[in-house]
Amino acid sequence: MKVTPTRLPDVLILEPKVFGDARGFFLESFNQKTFDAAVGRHYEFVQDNHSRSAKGVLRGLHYQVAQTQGKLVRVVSGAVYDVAVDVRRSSPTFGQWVGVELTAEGGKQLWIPPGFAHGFVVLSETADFLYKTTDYYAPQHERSIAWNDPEIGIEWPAGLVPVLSAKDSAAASLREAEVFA
Ligand SMILES: Cc1cn([C@H]2C[C@H](O)[C@@H](COP(=O)(O)OP(=O)(O)O[C@H]3O[C@@H](C)C(=O)[C@@H](O)[C@H]3O)O2)c(=O)[nH]c1=O
Repeated sequence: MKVTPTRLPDVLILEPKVFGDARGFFLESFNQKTFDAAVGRHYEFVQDNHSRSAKGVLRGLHYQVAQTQGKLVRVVSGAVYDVAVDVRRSSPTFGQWVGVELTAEGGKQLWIPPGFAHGFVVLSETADFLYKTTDYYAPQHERSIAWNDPEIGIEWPAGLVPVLSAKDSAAASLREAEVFA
């Protein structure tokens, strides 16, 4: 597996080895040992999620303040622009973001450790988005930060008019939000 650092030290791009042949391809979408070696410690994953969204749908920026979730995300149909934001106040990269295009063909995965807010926008007609989480969904602990908070300044794809959930339309700014110490 190829491991590529991003400008946020703990956020990593992981690319499993693809074995192509006359039948198609094979890849290990998750291997605990390989993953642990890539991120340098052991994480237990307890939930697998799958969402499908139409073009322009933007989900995020989400995180849980307790039962914090690390997320290993990938796309199995279509394309998204995926973003992680460091929401650990004591971190030297607090409030900074990184964005990576994830496509079904490209096979890139993004590892977003606990302590980061996460969101994505769909670039293709539809996209199927799969992710593993290191803790369970806990809506009472979930927080949402506005996708367009000027203080974070995420450079989303040009011309984006996002389709948002009611929850995400009412999201807090980073300044107002409950973040990690
Ligand atoms: C995330 C989640 C949602 N749900 C339910 C609650 C709700 O009725 C419905 C849709 O929930 P949401 O609107 O929160 O779904 P969504 O906006 O897709 O939320 C997700 O966004 C991305 C960016 C993330 O990073 C994820 O962690 C998660 O927060 O699914 C679960 O049952 N389990 C879950 O783990």
